[in-house]
Amino acid sequence: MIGDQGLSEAVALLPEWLRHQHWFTGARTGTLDVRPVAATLLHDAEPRVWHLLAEVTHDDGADVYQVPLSIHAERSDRLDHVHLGRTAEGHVYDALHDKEATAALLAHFADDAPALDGLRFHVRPDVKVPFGDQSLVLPGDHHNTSLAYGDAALLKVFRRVFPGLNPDVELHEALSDAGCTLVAPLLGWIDGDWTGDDDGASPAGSPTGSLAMLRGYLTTASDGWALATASVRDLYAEGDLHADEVGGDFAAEAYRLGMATARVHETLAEVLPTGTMSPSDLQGLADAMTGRLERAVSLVPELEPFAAGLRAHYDVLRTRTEPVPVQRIHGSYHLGQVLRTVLGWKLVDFEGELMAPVAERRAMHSPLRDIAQMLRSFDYAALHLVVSDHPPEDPAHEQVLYRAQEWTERNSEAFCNGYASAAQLDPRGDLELLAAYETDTAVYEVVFEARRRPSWLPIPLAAVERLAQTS
Ligand SMILES: Nc1ncnc2c1ncn2[C@@H]1O[C@H](COP(=O)(O)OP(=O)(O)O)[C@@H](O)[C@H]1O
Ligand SMILES: O=P(O)(O)O[C@H]1O[C@H](CO)[C@@H](O[C@H]2O[C@H](CO)[C@@H](O)[C@H](O)[C@H]2O)[C@H](O)[C@H]1O
Repeated sequence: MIGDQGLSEAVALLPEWLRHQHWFTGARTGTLDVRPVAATLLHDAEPRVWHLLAEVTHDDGADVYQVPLSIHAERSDRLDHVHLGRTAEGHVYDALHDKEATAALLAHFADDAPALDGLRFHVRPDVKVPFGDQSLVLPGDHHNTSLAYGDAALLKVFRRVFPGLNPDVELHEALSDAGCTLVAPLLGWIDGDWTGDDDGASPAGSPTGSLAMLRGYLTTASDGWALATASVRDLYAEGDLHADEVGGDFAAEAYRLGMATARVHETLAEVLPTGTMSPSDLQGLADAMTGRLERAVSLVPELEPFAAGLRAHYDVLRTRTEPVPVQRIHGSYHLGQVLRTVLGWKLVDFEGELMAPVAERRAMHSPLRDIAQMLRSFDYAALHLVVSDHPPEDPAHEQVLYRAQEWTERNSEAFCNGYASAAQLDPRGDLELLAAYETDTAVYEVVFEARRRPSWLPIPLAAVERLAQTS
């Protein structure tokens, strides 16, 4: 199949298109070399639909991406925004935006669908797949492409794929099996095989990995970031009122979010392996955090004046003698990863930190790591308007900054109270470890913002300054 002439011509269009896709995480400048590593014909009539996995070699390395393509004889206006170009066979489109193609994908979840070489579709028991519903791509700059089939199901198609089980599928399955209602139920998933090679740039042999995840659609969902920042906006609009006096107070939501987080952690600890970090593991953690700090300082020199103060938060871990419990956690937890529905908070996206190796993303950690990340997110929600609307030269800067701090403290406290009310553990019971994780997260955020959103860099830099002073 990989040798198909029409497909080869379509693949030649990929390098130029890929470098403009939000979800492409490789180096965008320089040459992109694209080599198909698996190709399956999903639909052999008009349009021809290819399920394609391609290894993309770029200036920073090589990764495998999932890029289904559809080829139409005639140009289609409705697909103009995802037009890759023209070949002798026809017009080539990103098939995930093409309703005819995505219907073909969903159809393969059916029991009686023909088996496909190298692609396996799994449906969980008693699940009704919404065959016949048209798909709509979820808007927004996401790392993957999620297709809503009516309001019944969401198929998250992983764009960058790795050998092995994706932690998003793994944790959704574990939580769904345990009857946890704080996540969207897992309905099914797709996995597949591709060819590696022996040049060391990609895995040798025939890797197998998760390709997509079908989960229940959470209707009525608003994401936590939108809700929290609306609350912050309400507060800043009210000249002299405190956070507990304005209409959009978020503290009750923060409390319930803390409870939901605790319950998910508790279930993960019940159904998946747990362990402890020994004093020597804590040394290793401090070493890893220190290494990340050093790399961050070399990339973002603004960190240098705070490095010693930040390192002190890691060094305390080296003096600890008590073991610390560890378990599977969310791994990349922030307000954009939680949805508020009429039935309460739901957690989404258990993929972990996307740029970390998959083994690291599946490693056990203290649940305090998730908590620290969410506390950083409260700080972001409070500060992002200060950065955009009330810069230091604005006469209102100091006053808004004070109110931002008040909002963060109120909601962080409420979140921790909610967590403690539902768990055996009060996150404030180990302030040293919490501060170490907060510091590690803020350092990560400095690098993230310097690369992706330089105008937001002052947000984590302010945290770094505060943390360096409190060590
Ligand atoms: N089950 C769901 N129902 C409704 N919306 C969802 C659901 N899961 C995720 N979303 C929305 O889709 C967005 C992207 O989902 P996510 O799993 O985070 O994918 P990505 O890794 O591509 O960012 C989320 O931020 C959320 O707004
Ligand atoms: O969405 P991902 O899990 O891939 O996380 C990455 O992008 C996040 C931004 O979308 C980034 O989060 C940072 O900004 C958020 C506001 O946009 C804020 O709520 C988070 O606290 C802050 O870390 C995340 O760091 C990055 O890994």
